[in-house]
Amino acid sequence: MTVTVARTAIPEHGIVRYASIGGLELEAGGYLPDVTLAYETWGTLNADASNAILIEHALTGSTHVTRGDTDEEGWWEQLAGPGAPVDTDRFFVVSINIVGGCYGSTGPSSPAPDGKPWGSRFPLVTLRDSTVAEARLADQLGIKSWFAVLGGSMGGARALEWAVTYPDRVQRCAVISVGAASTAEQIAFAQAQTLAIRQDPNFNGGDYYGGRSPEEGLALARRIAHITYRSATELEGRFGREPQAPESPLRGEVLASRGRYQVESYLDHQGNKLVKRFDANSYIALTEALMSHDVCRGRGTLAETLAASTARFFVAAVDSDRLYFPSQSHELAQALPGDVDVHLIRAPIGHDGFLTEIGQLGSQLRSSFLA
Ligand SMILES: CC(=O)SCCNC(=O)CCNC(=O)[C@H](O)C(C)(C)COP(=O)(O)OP(=O)(O)OC[C@H]1O[C@@H](n2cnc3c(N)ncnc32)[C@H](O)[C@@H]1OP(=O)(O)O
Ligand SMILES: N[C@@H](CCO)C(=O)O
Repeated sequence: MTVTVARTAIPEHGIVRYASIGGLELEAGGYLPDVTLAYETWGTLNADASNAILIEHALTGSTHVTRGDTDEEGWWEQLAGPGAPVDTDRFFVVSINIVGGCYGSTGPSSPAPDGKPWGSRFPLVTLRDSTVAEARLADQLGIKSWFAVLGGSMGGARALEWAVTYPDRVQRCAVISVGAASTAEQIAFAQAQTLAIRQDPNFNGGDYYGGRSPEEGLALARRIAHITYRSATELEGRFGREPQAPESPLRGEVLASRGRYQVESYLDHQGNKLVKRFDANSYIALTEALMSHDVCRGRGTLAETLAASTARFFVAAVDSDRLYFPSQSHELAQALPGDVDVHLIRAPIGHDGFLTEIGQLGSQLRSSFLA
């Protein structure tokens, strides 16, 4: 479905809408015809379209940043909304499901031109490709230049790509909990996750739709990922060596009947929870899109690359993040033109602090970035 409405006819707040943005020639050589982007909006676009903010979701996020007409809580609920730091009484807020995802945009589970799911045929879509797709949606919405683009983790990588790919379309850019490129270690963790899915007997090379899904593999991928999202200190303080009562990790006649430690049960829960809301092929597609993250690719040094952007930057990191180290945010900030500080989110839990410490993040954004 093509969005053909005039700007003034965007009345819904918090309802998923769909835009057809045409075919996409992809960086890696593939082609996606007739791409759909799912998006939500909150607030009202002003007459000169100067109050638009794009919020980019992370790996398994959706367009649902905050409540709108629906009662369903969003993943950055306290950050965006009426009177919130991203004030929807002032700003027109847009969130777009990334290409390859499973929250409404074209992804591996979407029908290919032959009517069957893309499955194993889905191409590599880099974060840069997604930015190009999103710029077409911005055109359709009548947004020439974003007041701000912001996101955390993969959302931060998407925001950074926007600021560099379209320097004249991004006035402010918030890059939270991510560096300028995925590091070797981040790629290594990602490969273990994608292999967990690919080695599930139900994966069938990616063509499992209509049959059994590779749920075990996806749950294992999430367990691996979730360990990296939380700090050792948090896991130790929260679970220690406690058993998941009434199970006992030191009882069981054979290894297979051993009871679990609490932390194992916790990771099982995180894995099983994701399986209920996410498609395994999308998990691979987005994980590999994040592996592709390198804002400098084909552009020169980091300083040369960032010099192309005229945006005002906000860089933040969680002090205990062991996946996207604060040092990577410092490296990014130091390469930016001008004096850019790194706002440290103080949280013991690790990477996921960008989702849980909304109070700190919100006040930093409000005072120094969105004022
Ligand atoms: C920016 C984005 O787009 S990301 C999109 C949103 N992200 C997600 O939803 C990712 C999945 N969720 C998470 O990663 C986390 O829930 C966060 C980061 C959102 C919130 O973190 P926290 O509030 O610290 O939640 P936490 O990680 O402790 O998980 C709590 C869950 O673990 C369960 N749990 C805790 N201990 C145990 C245990 N011993 N055994 C089993 N389950 C347990 C709780 O019952 C709770 O279950 P529920 O989520 O089904 O209610
Ligand atoms: N917890 C986040 C990933 C960490 O950036 C998500 O599920 O999207």
